[in-house]
Amino acid sequence: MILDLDIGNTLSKWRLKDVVSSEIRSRGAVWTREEWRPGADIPDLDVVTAVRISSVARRAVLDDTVALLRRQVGAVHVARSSREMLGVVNGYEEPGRLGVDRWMGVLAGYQLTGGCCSVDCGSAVTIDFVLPGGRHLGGYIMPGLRLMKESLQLGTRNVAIDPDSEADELLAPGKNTVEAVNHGIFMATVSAVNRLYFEVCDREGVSLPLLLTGGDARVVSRGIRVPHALWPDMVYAGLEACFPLTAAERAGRMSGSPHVPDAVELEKIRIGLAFSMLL
Ligand SMILES: Nc1ncnc2c1ncn2[C@@H]1O[C@H](COP(=O)(O)OP(=O)(O)O)[C@@H](O)[C@H]1O
Ligand SMILES: CC(C)(COP(=O)(O)O)[C@@H](O)C(=O)NCCC(=O)O
Ligand SMILES: [K+]
Repeated sequence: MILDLDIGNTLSKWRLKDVVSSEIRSRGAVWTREEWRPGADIPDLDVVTAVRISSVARRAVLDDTVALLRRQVGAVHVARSSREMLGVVNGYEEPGRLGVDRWMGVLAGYQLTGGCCSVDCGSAVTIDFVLPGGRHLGGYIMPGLRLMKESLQLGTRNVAIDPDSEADELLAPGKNTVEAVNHGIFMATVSAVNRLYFEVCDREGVSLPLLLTGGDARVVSRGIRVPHALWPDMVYAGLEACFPLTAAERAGRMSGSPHVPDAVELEKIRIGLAFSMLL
C-alpha cells in the first residue's frame, strides 16, 4: 500500500492507495498541530510499503513525520519545489520558496490540461497560472475563508458556510453577524478569484481551464463565474506524477482527475473583465 500525505497548515490529509490495483482504499485527516498518536485517525503503517509527502507545515513537523515513517517504511519520497519539472518551469525567482502544495497542484493541473489556473482553497487561498508550453507565471496568496473569519474575532468562527447554499443567497446582505461575516468573506474570495482569472487570461491572451481544490473548494466553486472543475485529489495527483509507483501512474493516469471543462472564449473573458472594471 502507498501512503500519500498532504500536510497543510490546518489539516494533514492522508490516503492509502493499492500499489497493484491503483485503487484508493482509505482516507483520513488529523489536525496538523497535533501529534500523531495511536487511536487517532491515522493509517496502519504495517501495510505501507512507500510514502509520498507534500508538506507546507513547519520544518519540524515534516522532520518528525519523516523520522517516524523511515523507521517503519522503506521508501519515503518528499516532494520539493524545483526550477523545472514535468515540462513546467517554476515562475518564482527562488523556485524552492514556492509552496510545495502549489507546485504539486500546478504540475497535476498541467499534466491534465496542458495549461491552467489552479486554485487551492485551504488555510490560505492560492491562485497559480501555468501557460500552454509549461511556463508557470507565479500566483497569488490570500487568507483562506477560515482565517479571514477568525481574524475578525466576532465569535463566528464555528459557523461554517453551508457548501450547498446557492451563490445568490451568499451574495445577499447578511441579516445577522454570522451571515454578514460569511457572506462578506465569500464575496471577498470569489471576487478575487474571478477577477484575477479574467485579468491574467486577458493579459496573456489565453483562455485557461480553471481547477479548484482544498477544504473550501466546494463553497468557493459556487461563486466562480467561469466553467471549472473540482479536483479534491489535485495535490495527491502531483505526488503521483512526481513519484509514479503503480502501473497506472507510470502510464500517466492520475486518480480522481476530473473532466476538463471547456475554456470560455477569450472574447467573453475580456467582456467580463471590462464589465467588472466598470463597477
Ligand atoms: N470538515 C472540515 N474540517 C476542517 N476544515 C474544513 C472542513 N471543511 C472545510 N474546511 C475548511 O477547509 C480548510 C482546510 O482546508 P485544507 O485544504 O485541508 O487546508 P490546509 O491544506 O491549509 O490544511 C479550513 O481552514 C476550513 O476553512
Ligand atoms: C501559501 C501556503 C501557506 C498555502 O498553504 P495551505 O493553505 O495549503 O496550508 C503554502 O503554499 C506556503 O507555505 N507557501 C510558501 C510561500 C509561497 O508559496 O510563496
Ligand atoms: K492552500
